[in-house]
Amino acid sequence: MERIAEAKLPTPFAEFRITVFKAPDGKEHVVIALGDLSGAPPLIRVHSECLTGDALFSLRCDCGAQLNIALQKIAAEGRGAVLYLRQEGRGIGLGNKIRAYELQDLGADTVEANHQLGFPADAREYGLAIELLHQLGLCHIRLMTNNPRKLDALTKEGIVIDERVPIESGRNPYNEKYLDAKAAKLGHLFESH
Ligand SMILES: Nc1nc2c(ncn2[C@@H]2O[C@H](COP(=O)(O)OP(=O)(O)OP(=O)(O)O)[C@@H](O)[C@H]2O)c(=O)[nH]1
Ligand SMILES: [Zn+2]
Repeated sequence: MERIAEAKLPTPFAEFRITVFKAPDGKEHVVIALGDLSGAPPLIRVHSECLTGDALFSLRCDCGAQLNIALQKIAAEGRGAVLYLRQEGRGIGLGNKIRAYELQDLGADTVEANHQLGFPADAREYGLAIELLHQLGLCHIRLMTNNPRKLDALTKEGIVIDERVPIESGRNPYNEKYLDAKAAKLGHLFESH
């Protein structure tokens, strides 16, 4: 992963630093960080790109709300980072995610739709996150997630998760079924449900 550039990123929450890294396949991944990350394990969010949820206000998922909360929590602590991985659509890409949405409009759930398109339920690769954490010099973190596969993937590669910080937000009538399918089929840990 090649470090390309770093600059200030003022937001409504805090003035972050944005750093861009380029992977060998040419994809550009992003770290949005605040404060000094050395010392006590910082709050970290490993976030997968969701153009529709993160930027276009979609209510089909909870990504935008989660990103918002993650940045707010980091701002409140004065330190931490979001690793923004360009793995749109759980790794299948934007066009395929919208194909999966078409199938969901016809009655499939999020996992069935991926399978009908010939993809695994989750095609993401967390090697990218591991590499970014190494580049940031982090092996002890407090991870904001509800996803046990993400916890396992990082732990297996030697990252110590000192605390899992649940990140529950954004449930609405449009994403109820989606969130229920994530809990039932992908093992997401929703405590309030
Ligand atoms: N293929 C597919 N991808 C989706 C769908 N809805 C959201 N996504 C993608 O799923 C990714 C987010 O994954 P989630 O499962 O919501 O969350 P997570 O990162 O695994 O877990 P948390 O850390 O708990 O948020 C983003 O890349 C979204 O673009 C869908 O119906 N189909
Ligand atoms: Zn989303």
